[in-house]
Amino acid sequence: MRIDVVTIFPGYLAPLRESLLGRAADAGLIEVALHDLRSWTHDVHQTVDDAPYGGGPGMVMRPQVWGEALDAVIASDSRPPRLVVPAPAGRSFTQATARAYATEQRLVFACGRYEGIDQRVVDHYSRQFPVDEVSIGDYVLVGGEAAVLVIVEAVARLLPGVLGNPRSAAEDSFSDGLLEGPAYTRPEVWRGQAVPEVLRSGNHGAIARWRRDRALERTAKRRPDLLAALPEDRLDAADQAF
Ligand SMILES: Nc1cc(-c2ccc3cc[nH]c3c2)n[nH]1
Repeated sequence: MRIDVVTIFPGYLAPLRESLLGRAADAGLIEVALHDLRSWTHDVHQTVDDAPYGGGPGMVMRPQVWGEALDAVIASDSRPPRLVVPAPAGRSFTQATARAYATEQRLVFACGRYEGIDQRVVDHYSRQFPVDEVSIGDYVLVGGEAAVLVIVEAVARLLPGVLGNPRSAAEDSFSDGLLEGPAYTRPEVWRGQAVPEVLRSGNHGAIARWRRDRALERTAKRRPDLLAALPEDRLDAADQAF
């Protein structure tokens, strides 16, 4: 997968080259290219923003600069892109979105700042490519860069070969529609708290049932919306207690 990120703060995306993603990049599983939006300005001040039509606070990012940047970046690789624009008003980015993005050959991220990017940029590219405005949560950031770090990590970990243990991705929270339950490791007792007996029993059937119960219990308490959204056939008779 090729990932391009256009931003006025390329340094903010440097962590994409570290750890998990660094190994994936070294292994050729992911190709990450960072582009400074200001490279496509033509004035001495490298202006990327202007006052909003209709008035209001803050500034809006200029369509001309974004158009030249995205034209150049998209043309720099033959793989057809999905354009992803983080925005507070975007559709929610979920594990399902991450799974869908993990099947893409190429993702191009447009990181806004200020009050966002002139809407005509999204409208223009939506006529040629899939374009998603996505939100990573119901809170407001100062720009799209942090959201790109979150999205790229959630997507990259699903790519074959990126995670050391592929079963992790299959069994983590949200993968089966439930939150994952509590996890324990040695020592058996820590500050007077013992590991639940069943986990040391060696009875794999009982362990699976206990883990499912803890996941259902936690989901019912913390995210009843996820439980309500589960398809009927995903809950068996033993699950009905939640
Ligand atoms: N989920 C979420 C996205 C954002 C976001 C995304 C892009 C920009 C550009 C300027 N402010 C931004 C905020 N905040 N919260």
